[in-house]
Amino acid sequence: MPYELEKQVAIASVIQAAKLCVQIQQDRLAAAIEKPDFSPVTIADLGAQAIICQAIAAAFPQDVVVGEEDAKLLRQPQMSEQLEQITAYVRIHVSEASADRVLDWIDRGNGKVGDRFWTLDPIDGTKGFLRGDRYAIALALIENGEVKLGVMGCPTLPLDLNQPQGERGVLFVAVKGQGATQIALKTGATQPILGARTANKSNFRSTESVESRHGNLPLQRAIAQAVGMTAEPLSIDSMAKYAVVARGEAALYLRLPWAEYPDYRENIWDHAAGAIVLEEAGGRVSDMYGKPLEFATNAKMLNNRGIIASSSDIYDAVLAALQEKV
Ligand SMILES: Nc1ncnc2c1ncn2[C@@H]1O[C@H](COP(=O)(O)OS(=O)(=O)O)[C@@H](OP(=O)(O)O)[C@H]1O
Ligand SMILES: [Mg+2]
Ligand SMILES: [Mg+2]
Ligand SMILES: [Mg+2]
Repeated sequence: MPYELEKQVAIASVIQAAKLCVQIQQDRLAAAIEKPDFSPVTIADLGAQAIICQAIAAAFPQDVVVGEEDAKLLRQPQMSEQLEQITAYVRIHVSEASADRVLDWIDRGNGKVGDRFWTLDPIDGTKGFLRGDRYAIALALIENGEVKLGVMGCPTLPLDLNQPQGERGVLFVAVKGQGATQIALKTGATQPILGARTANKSNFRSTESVESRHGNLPLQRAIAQAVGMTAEPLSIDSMAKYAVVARGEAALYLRLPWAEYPDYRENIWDHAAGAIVLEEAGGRVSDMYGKPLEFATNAKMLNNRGIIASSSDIYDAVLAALQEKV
């Protein structure tokens, strides 16, 4: 099967990164370090990026990674304690880890988009991670402008949202043309997901960010209502929103920009893995104007604004409702 080795390397490294995140949270070491843009990062984001970039380098030495994080902050002398902590957690999974190697592995994520590259969000929903809520470790392979493989680890997401107290911890895997699957992190139990072809009565609701700065919630709700959704939206951090639509637990994920942030552009690593999981589960994804998402132009999706991700049958109605309001 095409992309089999890539898939195995991605799955194994995302599982290791997920374990690292869970361990750091259990050890109560998940604390926000402020980045120059004032957004938070933690030792878990950096450790997860080190593990995954190391695995890609070992299996595919020529491959480029476009990752969210870099080691600039961590290279500063006042960060030596955090660097030691990260190195110790990474060493649990990669025996040859040293402080210098960890810094270099993290900086392997400084690549540029091209004909073939990976994009990595070591923790999507860092604010969710810090709150103890949902987050995702998201890795995707992009070739010739198309997402070919997406793996998304969601350590705190229930296997079934209708059983919120049930088992948690899921991995989503999708390969172009090969479908999407959900793997239970605890047991390895695997099942195909195809829940995004048609909306139904029980999932006729939208899902949106917890952080109100990340999306124009009033406009998103107005569009959901315009297509007939009356149920309360489901607030979930991170790209797990795509997975929830893919599983058929919600029918719509809208991410619409605020007029106050006209220059905000989405990052490819915030969407690539989620988008292929949803499409392979039968759903549709585009920007708010119906344009395909451009994953290989730049790390920022310069030519796209907003996101529509939905079950296939309601996509056209959502797009039409949106064009009426914007
Ligand atoms: N202003 C603004 N507008 C839109 N998006 C933004 C904005 N600021 C941040 N981000 C990105 O949002 C990513 C988190 O995604 P979510 O909003 O789905 O999760 S959350 O509910 O905020 O936790 C988050 O990803 P991580 O940094 O990986 O957590 C950011 O890339
Ligand atoms: Mg971030
Ligand atoms: Mg993100
Ligand atoms: Mg992140």
